[in-house]
Amino acid sequence: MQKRKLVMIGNGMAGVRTIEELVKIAPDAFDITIFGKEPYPNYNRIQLSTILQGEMSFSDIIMNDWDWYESNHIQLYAGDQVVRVDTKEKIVYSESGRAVPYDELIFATGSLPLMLPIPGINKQGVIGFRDIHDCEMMMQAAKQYKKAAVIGAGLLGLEAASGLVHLGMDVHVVHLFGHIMEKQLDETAARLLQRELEAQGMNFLLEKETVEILGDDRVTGLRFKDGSEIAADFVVMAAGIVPNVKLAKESGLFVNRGIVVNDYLETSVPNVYAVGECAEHREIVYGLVAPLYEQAQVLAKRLVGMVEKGYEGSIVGTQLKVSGIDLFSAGEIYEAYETKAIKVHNELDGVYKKVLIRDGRIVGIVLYGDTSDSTRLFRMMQQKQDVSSLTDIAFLKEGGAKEEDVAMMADEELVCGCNGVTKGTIVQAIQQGASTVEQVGGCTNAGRSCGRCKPLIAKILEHTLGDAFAGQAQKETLCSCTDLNRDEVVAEIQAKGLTTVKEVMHVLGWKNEEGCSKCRPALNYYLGVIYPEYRDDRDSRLVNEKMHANIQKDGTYSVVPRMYGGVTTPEDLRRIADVAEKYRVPLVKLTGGQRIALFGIKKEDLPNVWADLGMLSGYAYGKTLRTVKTCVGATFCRYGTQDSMQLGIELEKRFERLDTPHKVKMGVSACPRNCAEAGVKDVGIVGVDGGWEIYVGGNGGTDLRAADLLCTVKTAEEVFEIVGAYLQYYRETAKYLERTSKWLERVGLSHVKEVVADEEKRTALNERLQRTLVRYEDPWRKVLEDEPLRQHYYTKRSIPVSVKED
Ligand SMILES: Cc1cc2nc3c(=O)[nH]c(=O)nc-3n(C[C@H](O)[C@H](O)[C@H](O)COP(=O)(O)OP(=O)(O)OC[C@H]3O[C@@H](n4cnc5c(N)ncnc54)[C@H](O)[C@@H]3O)c2cc1C
Ligand SMILES: NC(=O)c1ccc[n+]([C@@H]2O[C@H](COP(=O)([O-])OP(=O)(O)OC[C@H]3O[C@@H](n4cnc5c(N)ncnc54)[C@H](O)[C@@H]3O)[C@@H](O)[C@H]2O)c1
Ligand code: SF4
Ligand code: FES
Repeated sequence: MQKRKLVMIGNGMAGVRTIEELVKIAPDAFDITIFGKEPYPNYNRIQLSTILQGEMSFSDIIMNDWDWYESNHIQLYAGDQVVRVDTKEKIVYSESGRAVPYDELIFATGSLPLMLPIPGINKQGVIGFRDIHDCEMMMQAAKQYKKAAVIGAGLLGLEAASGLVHLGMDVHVVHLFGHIMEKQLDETAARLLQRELEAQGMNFLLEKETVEILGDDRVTGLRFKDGSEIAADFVVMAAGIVPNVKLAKESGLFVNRGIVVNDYLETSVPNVYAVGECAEHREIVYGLVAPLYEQAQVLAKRLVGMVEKGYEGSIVGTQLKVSGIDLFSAGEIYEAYETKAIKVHNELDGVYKKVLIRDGRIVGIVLYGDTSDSTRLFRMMQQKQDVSSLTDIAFLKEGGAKEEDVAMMADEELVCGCNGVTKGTIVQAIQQGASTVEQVGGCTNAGRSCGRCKPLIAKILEHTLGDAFAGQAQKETLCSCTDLNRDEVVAEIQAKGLTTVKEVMHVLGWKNEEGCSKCRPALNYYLGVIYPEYRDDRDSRLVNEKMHANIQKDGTYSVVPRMYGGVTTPEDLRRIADVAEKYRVPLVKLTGGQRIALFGIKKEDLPNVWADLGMLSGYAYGKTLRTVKTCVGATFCRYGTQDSMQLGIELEKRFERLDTPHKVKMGVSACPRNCAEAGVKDVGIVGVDGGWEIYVGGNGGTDLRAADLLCTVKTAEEVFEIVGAYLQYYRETAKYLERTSKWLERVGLSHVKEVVADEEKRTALNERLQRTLVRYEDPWRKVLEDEPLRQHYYTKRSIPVSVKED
């Protein structure tokens, strides 16, 4: 049966959660295409604050990596925004010129920061805080500028301000009202919070209305309505958000504040839905993930006709993600004539709690300094429990069922507010085999958003598993499909003689019998290291390796032919130029690894491009030896003491195509001036009088690290022997996707020195390496000789790939 075509506009948190739910309940129902304006896979926007505050890095917040899309057969066009929708012909058009037809269409376009309509708002140095790009701008600004102003003391403004303080800036938070976070806190709680944030280094300007942003091209300060001014060379606007609805309006959807939807997330146009912050449901536009995830669940069911009950709206609770701050707020904040308040205020400990009650039901909660009652009170509020008999100050005092007191928690008690997961669901997941916080998240989604519930999940694990948990907690398992770590998996493969990825997963009791995008490439790699004769499982590889080409953000590929040591010939240059012309290659670029890349090649043209080039693959996409960068050396340079080009070419020829845990880059310089930057390479060779110095563990990328001197040798033959042993030892002992820089720090330089200095070990390592190397063949020659292989991977409709990787 022909699959229906589902297109989604927006690759953010609510949209992708809808798709996650959909592929869980009906993996084969749709051909799914997602357009994302941002050039990334789906990431956890919530954690951008945590990155600014220095507690996480960008790679930590990716929720669905490129391989997730591929393994679920989802076509992602990242970095390509939809600019027009024809709802009559049912086609979406993108900025890059794509036209994709749909049967069902989801708008999941999120929100935009509210940029105040005041003079100067477009000056350089004025930004919102919504995405990775904004986050990078803040980190960059903190290196160059000193004085930051944040406009708006809501959740976002305070989290941004905390990040900027962490980055070393002087920060003024400008707020319109008399106390901060006035939507979530009453005056008493707000004052306590302000005092704590001031102690952390923030300055507050209350009751200030910004009327102008000063400066020429770049911001230099702010002017307020009362005539006062402050200096600022960087401004973050955090005065609220507006639903991103321009495209929906232009497409003829009924839009009020957001895109108006009914309880089934249906818009005014048939077969078109909206979910997330862009949607308006019963006149409410939500700005927190918990309700959006509820919407996602309903929409996924609606799309496959499984929905019984629609979405009826949510009661939301908020917390602030600033370290050292403990607050919770939900519902009404301020006393009114018909509400009764129960309050506790311990000024000594800085604890404040208030519960507002109307007609015997909780209608509002404000907790500051101690939020251990939040889950219990929030559940009572959500369930509209009758609390008349409890209207005693005692139910806010210590002695209630604390979050930490997991034994006393009822099964229906909410543990993860963002994802609506109860203690009972978590215990059930643990009883079915989940034994780490990540695995609980994998089965239930708990902990996958703001992360605040993770300590509580760990406590439930500890309580449910007892001593068994202590052992698991120390352990870094391969992925959430297994409780085994890398060493245990490798030992089991060897002990039980397991020979295929499927067999490993089956015999070792994988929780997910298909494995995932983390464990399948890792198992394929480990099997290849253990058995030199192992038959590679191409479909278990990461997508770029599977395709033998680097996929780019627009879905085309790059082609990088091998150019040993960065040395080329007029014939090769001519052939590259001819191919570039013949296939109208949009970009021909020199790479950092001294070779030439052709960008923008269509998947179906790849085999012909390689056939016309007649050159070997440069493996620019592989977890393997990428390049050996060389300087001109003694042949032409007057400082050169050694023949660096020849050594580099020979190194590249010997070790090309070798599977390694991560990419490996080398450099050879013929003197310590080091023009080939050997000091930041995985293996760097430097010519000195009478020999070569061998450096290892360098990294010029994200984890910048200077290489360490491994040893000094006299001849090129010795270089090959040491480098061979070093590479094989790295192959055999590193975790999959561990760069040499991290591996070396983990195992220790002196240990590696001892291994390669030991002649017996060195010889054995080189022998094992040779057994592997003799089996490698050129991947593109294989494709050109094997028509079924070509049909399988390189036709227009062959496996949908969408992804790019490092
Ligand atoms: C710094 C920060 C911290 C936060 N902290 C919390 C928190 O602690 N707790 C909480 O519950 N919530 C928090 N939020 C809010 C939460 O992130 C959002 O509620 C959630 O991301 C909304 O999901 P969404 O899918 O509706 O929108 P988004 O995640 O914004 O995704 C929308 C995506 O659509 C893309 N897009 C828009 N137009 C187009 C187009 N025409 N074509 C293609 N793509 C398009 C956008 O580029 C974007 O990537 C925080 C938000 C921020 C910015
Ligand atoms: N921890 C969390 O849950 C968290 C963290 C960050 C962001 N978010 C979400 O992201 C969205 C955006 O957050 P936000 O804090 O920008 O929105 P918001 O609307 O909650 O807060 C904006 C604040 O800016 C103030 N403000 C408005 N105009 C102003 C002006 N001209 N000058 C000074 N102050 C002004 C408002 O009084 C308000 O307190 C919200 O949906 C929020 O829920 C949540
Ligand atoms: S590293 Fe030394 S030998 Fe090589 S090019 Fe630079 S100066 Fe010349
Ligand atoms: S409470 Fe936010 S992830 Fe669980």
